[in-house]
Amino acid sequence: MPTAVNFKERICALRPGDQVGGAGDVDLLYAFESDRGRIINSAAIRRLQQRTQVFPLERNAAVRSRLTHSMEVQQTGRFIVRTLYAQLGERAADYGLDGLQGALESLVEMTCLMHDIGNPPFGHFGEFAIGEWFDRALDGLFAVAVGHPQGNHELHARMRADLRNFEGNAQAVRLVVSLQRLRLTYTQTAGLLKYLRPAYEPKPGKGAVGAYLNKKPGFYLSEEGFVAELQQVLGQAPDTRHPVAYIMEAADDISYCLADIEDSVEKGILSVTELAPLLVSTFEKLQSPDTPIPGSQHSFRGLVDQALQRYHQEEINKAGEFFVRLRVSMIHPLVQHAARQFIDNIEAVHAGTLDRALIEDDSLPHAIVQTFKDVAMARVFCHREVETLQLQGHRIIQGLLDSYGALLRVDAQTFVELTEGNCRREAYLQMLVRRLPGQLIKAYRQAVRECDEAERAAWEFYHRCRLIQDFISGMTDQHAHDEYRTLSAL
Ligand SMILES: Nc1nc(=O)c2ncn([C@H]3C[C@H](O)[C@@H](CO)O3)c2[nH]1
Ligand SMILES: O=P(O)(O)OP(=O)(O)OP(=O)(O)O
Ligand SMILES: [Mg+2]
Repeated sequence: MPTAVNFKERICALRPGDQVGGAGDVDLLYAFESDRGRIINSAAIRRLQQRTQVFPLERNAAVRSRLTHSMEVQQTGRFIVRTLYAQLGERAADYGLDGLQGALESLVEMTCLMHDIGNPPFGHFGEFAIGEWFDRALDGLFAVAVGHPQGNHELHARMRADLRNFEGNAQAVRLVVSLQRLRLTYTQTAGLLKYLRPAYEPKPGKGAVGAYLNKKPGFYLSEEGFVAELQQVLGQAPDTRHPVAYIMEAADDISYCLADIEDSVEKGILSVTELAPLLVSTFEKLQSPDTPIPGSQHSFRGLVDQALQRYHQEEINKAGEFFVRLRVSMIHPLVQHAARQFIDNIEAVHAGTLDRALIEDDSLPHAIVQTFKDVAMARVFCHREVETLQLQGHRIIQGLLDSYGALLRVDAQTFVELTEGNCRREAYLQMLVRRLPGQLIKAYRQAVRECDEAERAAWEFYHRCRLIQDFISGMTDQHAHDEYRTLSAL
């Protein structure tokens, strides 16, 4: 049965700078293969290997970093696409999905691999620490740098709000588009736009239309023009998501919930024998643990019991065997559920208006994911060792901003001299500026060159603040830690 849904409209090979209808518009797989090369070879991906997933500054490489987590999300994303096609069968053509499996797999895989590249050192805590510092310091700094009574007050208010809302997903878009300048196809970049509002807009109230899709900032003022261009090229209405983003989100949810718990066991925070009954009792608060799970031969209790049996039978890698069993029996029903939700809501997913995650309903699969998240929240994130590390991460980020924030107190002319490396009267600041990556300074210069002349002072200061946020958020945990110690003479 033909429908109005045609996914071919949402997937094209065009890149920024290509002529519409030109060579770039031809071979999808070739274009997406090129995207893969650009992404996998980027420094931003490599930096994920030393960033926090759950445990900051972790030395045990068996515990997940952002990079190993992202590789797992990539695999889950690919599995969802394959399952989606298996479930659709001949119906793929009804939605214009025929002939697109390879392209969709590649798009989803690379979106998953990139999904956390904007996350700062120390995870959510790092994000929080950057926001907090700017929230405290920005108004004063802005007033000194820009505070003339004329000028576009609305724009200035937007800039300040934008800079107060540092957010990993918005930073990911900025990295790809403005900093690493990967020049990915519009379609590949579109999957990264997980949330839809600019960072300067307030969070909508609960129950408002699009409350979920606008839960967090999705992009910054600095990339606003690019986002509008992307939506126009892909025929996406403003305030809508690309379908690939829904799959990435589901793959992330499925992957991290079990992985966080496995890592906690690896670190000795939880034992398997303590965990198994805790999982069942936590699940019981959401759903009956004895109801059979669709797509599985087991109930939740059965699934956990079976994994525990393996644990007792195994002599050497006991916890490893427990988690292998649990993962194998969980992943199939969860992935099938994500694919089924995609199909059951295909019109809203295609339009990008589905205002929830694919795996977020009152189903048993959702209860499974939620159970693992609840156990992590109750037993892991608040563990003393984890909190100690988070407190240290917070101090490190704030300390680095205290040091580098001094660069926001000089006038524009002095800052330009500093970036040129010959400001002798500000010897201390000059040494700090020499430590900033040249690539970030170039991106700052270009942004200032291209800004609106009438609001030059405000834009210069905005981009200088962005530069500082880019620098700090682009560090690895280890680099931030070392740099903080160095500057504190510790
Ligand atoms: N250490 C730590 N403290 C938290 O409060 C916290 N909240 C979430 N997370 C982890 C879970 C997912 O892997 C990932 C995405 O939610 O981040 C946390 N990690
Ligand atoms: O993994 P993170 O830290 O990005 O956390 P998340 O739960 O995926 O949240 P978000 O919706 O901010 O990507
Ligand atoms: Mg995320």
